[in-house]
Amino acid sequence: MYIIKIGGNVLDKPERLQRFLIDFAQLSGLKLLVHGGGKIASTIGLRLGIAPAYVEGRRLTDAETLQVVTMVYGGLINKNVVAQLQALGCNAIGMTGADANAIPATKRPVKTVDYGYAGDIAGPETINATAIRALLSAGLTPVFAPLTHDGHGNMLNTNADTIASVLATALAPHYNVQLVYCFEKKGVLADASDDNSVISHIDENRYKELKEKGIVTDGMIPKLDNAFAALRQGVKAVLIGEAEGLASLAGSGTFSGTSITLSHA
Ligand SMILES: Nc1ncnc2c1ncn2[C@@H]1O[C@H](COP(=O)(O)OP(=O)(O)O)[C@@H](O)[C@H]1O
Ligand SMILES: CC(=O)N[C@@H](CCC(=O)OP(=O)(O)O)C(=O)O
Repeated sequence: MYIIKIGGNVLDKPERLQRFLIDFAQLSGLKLLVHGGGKIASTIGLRLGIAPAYVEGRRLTDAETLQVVTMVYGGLINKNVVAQLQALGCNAIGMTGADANAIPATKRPVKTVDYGYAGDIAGPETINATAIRALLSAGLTPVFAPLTHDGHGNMLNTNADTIASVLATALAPHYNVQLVYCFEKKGVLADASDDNSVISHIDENRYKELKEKGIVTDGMIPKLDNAFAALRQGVKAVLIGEAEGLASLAGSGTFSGTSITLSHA
């Protein structure tokens, strides 16, 4: 089955998003979508007078920001994506981690940084894989917002790349899982200023080197950490590439972005 993650720099561009959803709807077999939307949450937060703040790519989620992300991820983005998929003949069902207790989490403990209402997922064993499998068996396509819950009545904000990785890992014992991170670039680039410098394959040694040389930075670091975590725990394949690449995956089964493996094949 496919677990596809779509990033915030595509979600805020209606034409690119529509194209991506058309291709996603055409993927055959079981599939699940995880969406981000950090950029839209920041824009809407600013309109409400709430400035975004990040430490190492993770949003500081105070009580007001939690209200914004719950509305934006769980409402605006999730429901519009579901409605668009319905229009494309894909029977999607919108989910957060609270729905069906799909993704329980705990509020990140305060160490040097207080991330506020950021949710940490203990591990794939805490995911309600039974409920997700029931949805898939019923012919539904789950669409997950990047929200979890603490079991005490509070929603929590969790990075969408992490949610995709943990869901892929939790479902790996049951399906042949391929995890695909779709974003606005053609893949992991050797030169940030050259869109065509896609690195076709990255294993753990190459990743270390790319990080040391400062070629892989910012949001790409947690994305790759999540990719390797998934592979170490039974996910069959992880791909990173542009949203438009899903067309060839749906058609010929090929993908032109970056393929991630644990050791050199
Ligand atoms: N070597 C690299 N190749 C491609 N993108 C990179 C690289 N290093 C850093 N990045 C940054 O990582 C970002 C993707 O991470 P992130 O913003 O978390 O993605 P998403 O939109 O999927 O959540 C890109 O927009 C880019 O700015
Ligand atoms: C805790 C945390 O940082 N959560 C993320 C969730 C959204 C997300 O991951 O969106 P993208 O995939 O578009 O970056 C945030 O609020 O930005």
